[in-house]
Amino acid sequence: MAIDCIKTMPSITTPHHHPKDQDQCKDDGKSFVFDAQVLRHQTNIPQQFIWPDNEKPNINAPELQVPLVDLGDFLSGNPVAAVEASRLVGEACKKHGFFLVVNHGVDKTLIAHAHNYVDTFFKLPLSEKQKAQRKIGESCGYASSFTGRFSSKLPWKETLSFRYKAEENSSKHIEEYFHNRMGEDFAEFGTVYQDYCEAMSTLSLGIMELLGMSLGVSREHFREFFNENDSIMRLNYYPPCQKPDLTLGTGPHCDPTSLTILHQDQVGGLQVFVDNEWRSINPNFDAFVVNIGDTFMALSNGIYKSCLHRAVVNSQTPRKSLAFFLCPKNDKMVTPPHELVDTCNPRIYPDFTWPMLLEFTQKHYRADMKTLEVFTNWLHQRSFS
Ligand SMILES: C=C1C[C@]23C[C@@]1(O)CC[C@H]2[C@@]12CC[C@H](O)[C@@](C)(C(=O)O1)[C@H]2[C@@H]3C(=O)O
Ligand SMILES: O=C(O)CCC(=O)C(=O)O
Ligand SMILES: [Fe+2]
Repeated sequence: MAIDCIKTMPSITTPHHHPKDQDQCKDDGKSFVFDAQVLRHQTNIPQQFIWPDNEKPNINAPELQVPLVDLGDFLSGNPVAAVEASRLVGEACKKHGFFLVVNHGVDKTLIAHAHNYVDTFFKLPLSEKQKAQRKIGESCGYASSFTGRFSSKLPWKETLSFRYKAEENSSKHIEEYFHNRMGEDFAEFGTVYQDYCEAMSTLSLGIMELLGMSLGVSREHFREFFNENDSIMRLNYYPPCQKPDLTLGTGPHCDPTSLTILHQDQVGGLQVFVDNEWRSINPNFDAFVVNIGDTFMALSNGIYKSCLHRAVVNSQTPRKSLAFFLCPKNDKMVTPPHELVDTCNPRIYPDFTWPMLLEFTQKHYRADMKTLEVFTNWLHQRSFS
């Protein structure tokens, strides 16, 4: 297999990020496959997975205390709980955009099943997993590391991603996807992730009410905006790595999407860059980690932050995380509500649609801490040329 990668646009410029800073593809025609069953035991780490010194991880980063937001009373309509929850969320989102939610109403058994099926899938032989292989240019399917997209600083992980569409009369397309790609044995697998995504979509709409309230916009505004959403579900599986201080499970990036709802297992590995240092978010099985993505940062006119984060690996235990990335429906214009724009707070980002930013991160720019800024410059340049 030839190594393919993001081909950066020659027109992308910013004072801090020149395309040369980006991972450039050297298509040397050599095939390379990330087979976790082999690599997890290897002490000689392939060069493509070794991160430069200034990006090497601190695997024992100090804990970041993020607010624990109790959604129980908020979702049942208690006005006092709503004020407290919205205050906590507002504070966290202005600073770094990360918080935890508990009493979220998602069935614990469903979460446990969703984790168990991650184990079931990723423990399959590579050839079985490859039945769901993600094709170049597609955002769904199985990817062993990102050997098909990047040629260096590869993440030490495997992923399985699928699209979740919440709209009227939407079909059970996740069930269909697994049935068609993996065969009848995977019917139950499809049902679990279909149910899980439906629960995540519902939870994300509740969180959107909270975000609307905390920004002083109506509770309905963002809920309606995302009511029909075209989201992405990703199962992350991080095999052990014999040199965890050289590699990264997920490289530093801000999520380009709107809102991420993450459930991590008990192993730990998620880190957030706050006040100029990496801090870890410790596992809590009862909680979802929620973070603001670039698209919501643009919707809030830059008031709420999309923050740099990454995942580290360890030498002993495989780690799993379930990430639901809430995204607007394709035709929705990402534009902040009028309440958030005035002469003191002029527009920071131009209007765009989610497919434009998605394409930018798939074809032109490897997501990092500057994605939204570089995308904005790129849109401006295009509109003037
Ligand atoms: C090592 C990496 C993982 C990542 C690609 C990256 O270089 C850093 C950005 C990560 C990110 C964020 C946006 C998307 O979710 C993603 C698929 C992408 O294109 O860039 C992920 C990749 C990942 O999750 O592994
Ligand atoms: O696995 C994790 O904890 C983080 C994963 C992540 O940041 C992502 O998939 O975008
Ligand atoms: Fe992320």
